[in-house]
Amino acid sequence: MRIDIISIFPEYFTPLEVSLVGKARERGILDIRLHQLRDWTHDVHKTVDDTPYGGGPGMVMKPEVWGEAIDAVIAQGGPEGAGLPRMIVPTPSGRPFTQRVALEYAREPWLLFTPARYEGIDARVVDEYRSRLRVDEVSIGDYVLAGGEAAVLVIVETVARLLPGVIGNAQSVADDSFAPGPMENLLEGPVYTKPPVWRGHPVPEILLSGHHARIARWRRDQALRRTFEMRPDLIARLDPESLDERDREV
Ligand SMILES: CN1CCN(Cc2ccc(Cn3ccc4ccc(-c5n[nH]c(N)c5C#N)cc43)cc2)CC1
Repeated sequence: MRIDIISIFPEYFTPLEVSLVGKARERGILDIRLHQLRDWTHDVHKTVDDTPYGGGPGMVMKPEVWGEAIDAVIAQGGPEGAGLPRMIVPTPSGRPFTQRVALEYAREPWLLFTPARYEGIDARVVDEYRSRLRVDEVSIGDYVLAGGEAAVLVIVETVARLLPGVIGNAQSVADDSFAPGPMENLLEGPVYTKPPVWRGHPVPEILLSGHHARIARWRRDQALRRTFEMRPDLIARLDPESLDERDREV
């Protein structure tokens, strides 16, 4: 997978050089390229923003600069056969970014991220590229960031761990909370490791029993309880067909 990121803060993406994403890049699973938006300005101050039409607080990012930057990245061409990139625009007014959306993105050969700052990008940029590319305006949550870079970090890491070969244990990804399937809309229950007793706190006996069916049942009970306690909104989304008799007793 090829990922291009255009930003006025390319240094914000240093975390993509380490850990899971960094290793995926070293192994050639991910090709991430960073671009400094200001490289497409033409004034001495490298201006990327201006006052909003219609008044109001803050500044808006100029369409000309973004247009030249996006055109240049597209012109570089992507992976063989990839065609044009899917453009992802983080915004507080976007559609929710979910695990389901991440799974969709993980199947794409080429993603182009355009994280903005200030009050966002002139709306004509999205209008322009919707006529040429698939453009997704997405939000990572109902809170307000100062810009889109943190959202890109979240999205890239979420997508990277879904790519074949990135996570050693593919089953772990398949068992993810929120992944489509039996765990969709269920939170993970508690996890434990050695020692069997720590400061007087024992590991639940069932986990030491070696009885896999009972352990699986206990883990599902814990997931249902945790979901009920922490995210009752998700319980409402559970498909009643996916619940067995025992689930209904939890
Ligand atoms: C007067 N009012 C008029 C409405 N604005 C709304 C507003 C506009 C921009 C910004 C800052 N910002 C700039 C680019 C950018 C991208 C993503 C996100 C973002 N925030 N939260 C998420 N889940 C995000 C994601 N993904 C924030 C961004 C903050 C708030 C406030 C002032």
